[in-house]
Amino acid sequence: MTQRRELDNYSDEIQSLKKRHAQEVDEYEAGLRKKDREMRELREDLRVAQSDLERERETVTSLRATISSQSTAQLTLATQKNVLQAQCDAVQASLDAATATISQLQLDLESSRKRIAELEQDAREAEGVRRKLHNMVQELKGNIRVFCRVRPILPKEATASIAYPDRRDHKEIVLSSSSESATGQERKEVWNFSFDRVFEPDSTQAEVFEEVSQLAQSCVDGYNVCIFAYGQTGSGKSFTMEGGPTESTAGMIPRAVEQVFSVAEELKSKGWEYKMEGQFLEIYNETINDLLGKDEFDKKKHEIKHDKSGTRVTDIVTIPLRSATQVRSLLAIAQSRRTVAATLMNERSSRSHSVFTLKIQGNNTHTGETCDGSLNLVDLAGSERLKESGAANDKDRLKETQSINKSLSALGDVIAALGEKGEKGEKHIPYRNSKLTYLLQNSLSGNSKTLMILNVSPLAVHLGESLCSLRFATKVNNTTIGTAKKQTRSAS
Ligand SMILES: Nc1ncnc2c1ncn2[C@@H]1O[C@H](COP(=O)(O)OP(=O)(O)OP(=O)(O)O)[C@@H](O)[C@H]1O
Repeated sequence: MTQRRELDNYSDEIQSLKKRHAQEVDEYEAGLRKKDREMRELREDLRVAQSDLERERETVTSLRATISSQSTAQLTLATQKNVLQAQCDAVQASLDAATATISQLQLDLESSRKRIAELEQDAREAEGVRRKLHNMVQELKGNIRVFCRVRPILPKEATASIAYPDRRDHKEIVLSSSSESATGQERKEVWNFSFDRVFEPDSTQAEVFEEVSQLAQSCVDGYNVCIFAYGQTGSGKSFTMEGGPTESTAGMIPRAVEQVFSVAEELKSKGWEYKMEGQFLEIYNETINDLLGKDEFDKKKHEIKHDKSGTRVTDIVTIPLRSATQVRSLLAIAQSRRTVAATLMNERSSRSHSVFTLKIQGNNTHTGETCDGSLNLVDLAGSERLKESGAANDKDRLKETQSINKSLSALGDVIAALGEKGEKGEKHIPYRNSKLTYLLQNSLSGNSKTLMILNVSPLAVHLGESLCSLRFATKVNNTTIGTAKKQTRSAS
C-alpha cells in the first residue's frame, strides 16, 4: 500500500512534473518565439543599420572627395590671392607714380595753358601780319593780273604756229604766220606777247589753280576778288572756270570755293567765324537772269543797287552756304538751267556772261575784328567779232554780239581807267557803261584784286581772233604797271 501510495505519489509527482514540464516547454517555446521575433527585429535593425552605414560610408567618401577638391581649390585660391596681392601691390605702386605724374602734369598743364594763351595772342598778331604781307605780295604782283592759257588741240584740229620761248618763268607767248605776198615771196609775221603767266596746252587745272589760289586767300582776308575768263567761243573758258566732272579736271570755281572753305576752317582756330552766301546770275543781252531762281526761266526784272552794305541785285536768290559740296550742287543746278536756255536759245551759254559771287563775312570772336570779302568768278561771253560769230545776217545774233562787244569793251575801258587812276589820282571810271562793269563796280575798285585768264584757241583758223584777244589782254595787263608804280611811290 505504501508502495501503492508511493506509486501514486510518484505518479502524481510525474503528472505534476509532466505538467510542469509541459508548462515549461510552453514557456520555453513562447520564450523561443519571443527570441525569434526579437532576433528578426534585431536582424531588421541590423539591415537598417547596415544600409545607414553604407549611406554614411558613401557620404564620407563623397565628403572626402569634396574635402580633397576643396583643398585643391583652396590651394589655387591661395596662389591666386598671392598673385592678386602682387598685382595689387604693383597697381598701388603705379597709382602712386601716376598720382605723382598727375600732380606734375597739372603743373605742366597750367604752364602750357599760359603758354597757349601767349601763343594764341602771338598767332592772332601773326595772322594780322600775314594778312598785311599777303596783301603786299599780291600788290607787288599787281592788283590786276593777266594769265594766258592755250587750250590743247582736240582731235582733227589744225594748230596755229605758237611758241613759248620763256622756259623759266613761263611769261611769253609768240604767234606766227607765213603767207605768200602778191610777188610770190614768203611773208612771215611774228607777234610777241607777255603776261604774268602763260599756261601751255598741257597745263593742268591744278597748275593753273596754284597761281589762282592766293586770291582765294585774299577774299577770306576781306578783299574783293574778281576772276574773269576771257576768250573766243571754244577757247576753253568754261573748261577753265567750271571744268570737267573728275577731281583732276575740276575748274577754278569749284577749286576756289573749296579753298575758301578750307581757309575759313583753318582760321577758326584763330577766332574767325565766317558766314558765306552765294548767288549765280548771267547777263544776256544786258539783262540779268537769276541762275538759282525757282522757275525754269527767270521772268523777274533785276536791278543792280550799290549802297553802304555793298552791291545788291534786286530779287536775286542768295543762298547761305555751309560747305563746298553744297556749292558744287548749286553750280550743277545753275549749269542745268543754262543748258536748258542754251538748247532753246542758240548756244546762249557762250553768248552770255555768267557771274558766280561768293560773299564772305568774317568776325573774330577774340579781337572783335570784322571783314567783308567777295569772290566773283566770271565766265565771259565769247569775245569773237561779228564776222566770226556768223551774226551779220541774223538780227538776234547781231544784237547779242553787239551787247557782248559793248560789255567787253566797257570792261577793258574800266580796267584801263582804273590803271590810269592809279597813276594820276582821281579819274572817272565808266562803270555804268555796261551791266557787267556796273555789277562788279565794288569788286573792280578799291581793295580789290582782279585776275583775267585769257583763254586762247590753238587753231590756225582762229589766229585772227587769238591776236585780238591777246591785244585786249595786253591792254589789261599794262594796267598792272600802275600798281608797280604805286609800290615805288610808297617806297620813296
Ligand atoms: N585745258 C583743256 N584741256 C582739255 N580740254 C579742253 C581744255 N580747254 C578746253 N578744252 C575742251 O575744248 C572745248 C571747248 O572748251 P570750252 O567749252 O571750255 O570753251 P568756251 O570758251 O567756254 O566756249 P563757250 O564760249 O562756247 O562756252 C571743250 O570740249 C573743252 O572740253
